[in-house]
Amino acid sequence: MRFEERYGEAVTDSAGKDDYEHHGGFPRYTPAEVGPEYGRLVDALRTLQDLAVSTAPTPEVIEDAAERVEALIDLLKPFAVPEGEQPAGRVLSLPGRGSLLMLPWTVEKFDAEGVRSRGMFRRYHLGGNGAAHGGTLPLLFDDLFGMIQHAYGRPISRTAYLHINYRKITPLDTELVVEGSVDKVEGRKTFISAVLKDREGTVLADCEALMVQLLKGQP
Ligand SMILES: CCCCCCCC(=O)SCCNC(=O)CCNC(=O)[C@H](O)C(C)(C)COP(=O)(O)OP(=O)(O)OC[C@H]1O[C@@H](n2cnc3c(N)ncnc32)[C@H](O)[C@@H]1OP(=O)(O)O
Repeated sequence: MRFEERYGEAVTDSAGKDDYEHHGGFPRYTPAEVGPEYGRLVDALRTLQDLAVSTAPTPEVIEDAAERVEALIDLLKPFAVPEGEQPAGRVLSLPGRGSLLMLPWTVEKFDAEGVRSRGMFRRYHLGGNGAAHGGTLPLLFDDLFGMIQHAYGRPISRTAYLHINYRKITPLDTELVVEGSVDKVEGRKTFISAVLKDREGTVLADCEALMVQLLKGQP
C-alpha cells in the first residue's frame, strides 16, 4: 500500500523544511561528531548513576566519592555550551543518543513506517520491587514519539497529551523492545501510538499520544 493511501495527509509540504526562526528560537539539532571516548564517558556515567542509587558506602568512601565527583565537576564546568551545541542527545550511534536523561536504548528501525528501539531499564530506573519506575515509561514513549514524527516528516511539534496503559510489570535488566508509528494526521495534529514488549512478545505497556505542530512564535 502506498504511503499516502495508508496515512492520508501524511507527507506535508513542510516536511524537512521547518523554519526554526518561527519556533521561539527552537534550536536546530544536528548530529554530533564525537570520538569513541564520548561513548566511554557516557557509559561510565550511566554505571555511576546505577551505583549512586544502589550502594551504601561507608562515610569515608562517601567523602572520597564526593571529592572525586566535585573534581569532575570542576573539570567539565568550563566547557558548558548553549542548548543544541552539546553532543548529548545528538550522537545517533550511542544508546539514548548519548544523553544521560534518555533511556540507554538503541534505535534499530527509523523510517516513515515507524520507529523501533531496543534496550533495558537499569537499576537507576528502579521504581519498586524490581520493576521500572512508572515515570520512566513516559520518558521512553515521549522520546520515541519525537523520533516517530520526525521520521514521518512532520513539522516541529510538542506533546499535547500522552496516555499510557501499564499492562504488566516492566522488569529491570531485561532486553525489551518498543515500537510505534503514526496513526493519523489531522491538520496540526499527529496521533501516534506505540507498544512496549518483552522478548517473548508479551505487552508490558502501550501508549498513545497527540503531538501538535507549533505555530509561529510558539516555543
Ligand atoms: C526535534 C524536536 C522534537 C520535540 C519533541 C518534544 C516532545 C515533548 O515532550 S514536548 C514537552 C511536553 N509538551 C509540552 O510542553 C507542550 C505544552 N503545551 C503546549 O505548548 C500547547 O498546549 C500546544 C503547543 C501543545 C498546543 O497549544 P495550541 O497551539 O494553543 O493548541 P490549540 O490551538 O489549543 O489546539 C490545537 C488542536 O489540538 C487539540 N489539542 C490541544 N491540546 C490537546 C489535548 N491536551 N488533548 C486533546 N486535544 C488537544 C485542540 O483541541 C485543537 O484541535 P482542533 O484543531 O481539532 O480544534
